Amino acid sequence: MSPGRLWIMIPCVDFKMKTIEVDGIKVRIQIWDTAGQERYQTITKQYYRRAQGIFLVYDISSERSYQHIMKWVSDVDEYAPEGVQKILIGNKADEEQKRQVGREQGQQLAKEYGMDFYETSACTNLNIKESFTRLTELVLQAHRKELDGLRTRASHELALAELEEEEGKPEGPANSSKTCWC
Ligand SMILES: Nc1nc2c(ncn2[C@@H]2O[C@H](COP(=O)(O)OP(=O)(O)OP(=O)(O)O)[C@@H](O)[C@H]2O)c(=O)[nH]1
Repeated sequence: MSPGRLWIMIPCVDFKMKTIEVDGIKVRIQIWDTAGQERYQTITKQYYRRAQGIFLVYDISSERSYQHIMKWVSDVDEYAPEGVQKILIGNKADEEQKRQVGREQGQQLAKEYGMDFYETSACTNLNIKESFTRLTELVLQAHRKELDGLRTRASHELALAELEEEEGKPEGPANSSKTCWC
């Protein structure tokens, strides 16, 4: 632990940062993995507020976790900002022999809520990169206007800085008749 820093450990929230490339743009994303248990709800709901994209994850080997998705969706609608992007995930796709939720059930639920859907596996890496890239794309699309505004402002500021640098340069002998070294 580095001195001078206060670390607050929150047992029900895991945090990671990752950089991924979408359409040639490097995007640094913050990932907050909140616990599913009921007893942590008061804390975990606080994290919905600043989310731009949310994965709603169930376990394909647990019908119960699939049934829970409806509750997650209503919580997200209540606590997350308007326009938050959502993707439905059926995880543990490697556990085919234990499957309790059909792929079509996942697709159907995602369709009802207007979400994209992926079956993933954290064990085999199935669709992990794809689903993260897709959610990032959706968030970027939703924030396109802001992003375009930022880009325009940045290029204006760059042009201005170049102009100021140009104007601030001491005039060389070639472009000044006042300079005399003799
Ligand atoms: N076979 C398989 N096991 C997985 C997969 N993803 C997670 N697990 C296992 O499932 C268990 C629970 O994983 P967690 O990541 O703690 O699940 P969680 O949903 O974050 O759990 P909570 O934080 O309690 O909500 C662990 O033993 C993992 O190793 C997967 O894709 N396939």
